[in-house]
Amino acid sequence: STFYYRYHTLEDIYDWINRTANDYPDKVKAILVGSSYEKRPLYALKLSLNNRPNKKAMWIDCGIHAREWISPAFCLFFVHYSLSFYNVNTEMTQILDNMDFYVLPVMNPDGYKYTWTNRRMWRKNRSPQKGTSCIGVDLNRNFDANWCTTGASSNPCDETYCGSFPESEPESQAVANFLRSHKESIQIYLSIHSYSQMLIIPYSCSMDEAENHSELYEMVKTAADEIRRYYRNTYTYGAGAHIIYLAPGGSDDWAYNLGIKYSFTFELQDRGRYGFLLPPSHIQGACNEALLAVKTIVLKVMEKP
Ligand SMILES: Nc1ncc(C[C@H](C[SeH])C(=O)O)cc1Cl
Ligand SMILES: [Zn+2]
Ligand SMILES: [Zn+2]
Ligand SMILES: [Zn+2]
Ligand SMILES: [Zn+2]
Repeated sequence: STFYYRYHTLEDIYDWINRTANDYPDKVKAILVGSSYEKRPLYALKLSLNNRPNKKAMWIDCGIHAREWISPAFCLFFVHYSLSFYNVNTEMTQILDNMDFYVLPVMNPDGYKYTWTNRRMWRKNRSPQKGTSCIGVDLNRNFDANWCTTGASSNPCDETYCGSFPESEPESQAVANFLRSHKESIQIYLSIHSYSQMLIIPYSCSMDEAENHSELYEMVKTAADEIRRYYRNTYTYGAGAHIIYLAPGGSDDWAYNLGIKYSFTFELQDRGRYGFLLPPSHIQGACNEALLAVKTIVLKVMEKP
């Protein structure tokens, strides 16, 4: 249906979450992982398409940055694709027989709403800060990974404001709490952003090399090669501090240090022509490219002894 090739309001996404959980009661469960500053629910959908016990799991969060609309669009697309192509597409069936998925479509609902009603280019959450009229924390600088060092700002008026302390925000705290309490089963972490077409591995918070760097590098290289092969599109890949910028407090670095050794951030389309304002006509291509990268990486993780 064309539903997945349009951007949706926050209300429509909440309706979609409830409808999807209701339509697939034995495969999909809506989990309330927390709430936003303005008390909106943070729902993650748990996809479990094969009731084999003790399956490993992958976490995918979308919409941490409000203006990156292609991100929630991908989470909706991914859930729809998984449910539609299970027992149809061989790779997807293999993956879903082995792996549960936790998909958080809108990690920053207050910010996302704000981009529809007030400022399209808003990035942060919407929590007020003491001693200033400036609003919002960059949730991807609020995690406890070299928190608020070079690459983040301690000025609440800046776009990369790190917050008053690590996990100071209800949204980042909710995700960190969920990952802490499910770290035994969650084997892969993925955070979806835009734009610049990059497949990012740890670390972004330091110039240090991740302990399994070569394994992670091989995964994102292969994924980028596949995207080039099937879609003729170019994604760059590598450690965040090397290919994008040194920046602390990111969710992927934090998840990696928690012990989720397969941790990634994707920056989806495009490379700047439309940027955050990617037209709806580009949603399908962007989602197909991201899906191919997810499948490539998950199949490689599943091959590991
Ligand atoms: N650990 C990280 N991983 C990815 C990024 C890039 C995103 C791209 Se919008 C950001 O700047 O928050 C930033 C950090 Cl701090
Ligand atoms: Zn809609
Ligand atoms: Zn649980
Ligand atoms: Zn982002
Ligand atoms: Zn970005």
